[in-house]
Amino acid sequence: MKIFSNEEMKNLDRIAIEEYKIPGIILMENAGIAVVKEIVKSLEIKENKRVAILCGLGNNGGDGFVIARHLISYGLGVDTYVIGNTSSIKGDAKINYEILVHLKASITTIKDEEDLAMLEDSLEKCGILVDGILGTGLQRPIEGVIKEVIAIVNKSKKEIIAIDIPSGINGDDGEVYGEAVKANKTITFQLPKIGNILYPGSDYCGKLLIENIGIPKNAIDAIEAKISLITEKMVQALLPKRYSDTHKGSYGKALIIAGSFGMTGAAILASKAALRSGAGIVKTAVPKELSVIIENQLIEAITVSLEELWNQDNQQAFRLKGEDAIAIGPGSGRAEAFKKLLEAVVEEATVPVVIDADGLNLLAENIDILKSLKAPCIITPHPGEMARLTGLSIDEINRNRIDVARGFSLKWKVITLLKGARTIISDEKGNVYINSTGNPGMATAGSGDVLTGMITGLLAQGISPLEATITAAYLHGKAGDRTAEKYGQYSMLAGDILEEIPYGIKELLKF
Ligand SMILES: NC(=O)C1=CN([C@@H]2O[C@H](COP(=O)(O)OP(=O)(O)OC[C@H]3O[C@@H](n4cnc5c(N)ncnc54)[C@H](O)[C@@H]3O)[C@@H](O)[C@H]2O)[C@@H](O)CC1
Ligand SMILES: [K+]
Repeated sequence: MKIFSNEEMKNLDRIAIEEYKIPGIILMENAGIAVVKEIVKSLEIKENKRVAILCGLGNNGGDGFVIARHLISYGLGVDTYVIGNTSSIKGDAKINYEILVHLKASITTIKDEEDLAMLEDSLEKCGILVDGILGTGLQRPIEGVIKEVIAIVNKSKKEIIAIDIPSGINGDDGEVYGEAVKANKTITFQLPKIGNILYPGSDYCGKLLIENIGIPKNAIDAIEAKISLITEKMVQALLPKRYSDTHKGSYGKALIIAGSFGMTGAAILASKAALRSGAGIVKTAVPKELSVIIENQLIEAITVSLEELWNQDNQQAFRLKGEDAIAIGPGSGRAEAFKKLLEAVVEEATVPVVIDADGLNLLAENIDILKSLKAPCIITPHPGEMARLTGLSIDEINRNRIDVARGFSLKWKVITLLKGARTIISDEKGNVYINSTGNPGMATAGSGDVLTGMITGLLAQGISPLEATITAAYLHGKAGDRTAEKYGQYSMLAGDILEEIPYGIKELLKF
């Protein structure tokens, strides 16, 4: 599903209005009705059925006026508050405002301290507060009276329903602009905005609902959005199919080069995850002295020693035999010999390569090696690893996650999967995919090794590198969400996530 910036959304509205001749007021009516449906649902179980609607002077406020009119027509008690000077209301919002005036609806303007004190008292009398102060038109940090209104709303302890996006959240990046409404539910129109999806905006939205307001699909298709949300439907379509007349070779051979003394678990987790994701054969390459431990724990994979795979005195002896995908780095350590092996893999591999963990740390020491890639490459850094790869600070990365992932992909022609709350995936052309699954419980040792194994297992089955990365990110998060349900976010382990992969996949295949 596409995700839009404020500008793209404005453009979409313009196309709907100018090219498809759908009057803006119809879109506003549909938007209002979509929110009314949710308010009515919420009111069913509430004793206090009075609704307060807080409106700004733009079209977000206009939606609020539509909502007020419909609720009044249901015979409900509605108080509408306009923040600012009503003479500044224009266009469709003005038409809807004037209808309310003619209806003799309860409308109060909020302009100064005195009004604010009154507002605080009045909101006490309502069961639901509706936030129509600002939407995608947010242009500058919130201050003054609006800031105080938002503080009152957030303090109210009432159910808060936001129109389109909580006021104060920037639709372009999910950042709080000075102050923002903390909603329980947000109804966004037609397509999510970036700010509805990225954190902290996503938290401020509460439950997010995406409602159609009658913008034609052709109008949406006309906008070449560069950002998409990874949805269940998308992943269902991408999962490799299994056919009756097949054998293990049909599902590919994954090579996992991972583990070192003290970090054998990484190799085991990644290898098992590749198998659990459907790879036909998994070969795990570890330092020779670890092979007994690995074989004890990993009975379905084939173990090879690093020495067998690659002889550092004779680089020509680097042997890849019919692998369909390679992962390198989980728990590998940073020994010089391993760095050479990494470089050999990057230079010589002709099948997709996933580089993770220590592989990335070593890559950071000689990043130019990426220029010699022959095969598609996927890197899976967390912000700390990304900082080493780019020289940016972790803070800079976290504030610009989309731009950083996209910038790296465009520069080095690799697929970048940047971990964090809402994993970001960018392809080599700068198309960005945001993952919607996962939870903070997944920030636990070994969780990344599982993801790497999943990507590699899916790659081995022959889906494209981008498809494998998208599918793995979604399924990894889904397994993590199932694990959190079972064990709670505090206690869940990477091994538990691994065990939930099959059920996540089964759940997806049911539909
Ligand atoms: N045809 C359309 O454009 C539609 C728009 N819709 C609604 O309209 C919203 C967008 O409307 P607008 O573009 O009018 O914008 P908003 O209603 O979000 O903002 C209104 C005005 O507030 C001012 N403003 C910006 N930042 C401010 C700040 N920090 N403090 C005080 N004032 C500030 C700006 O001058 C802006 O034009 C959407 O979020 C959605 O709710 C829906 O009605 C559907 C149709
Ligand atoms: K809003």
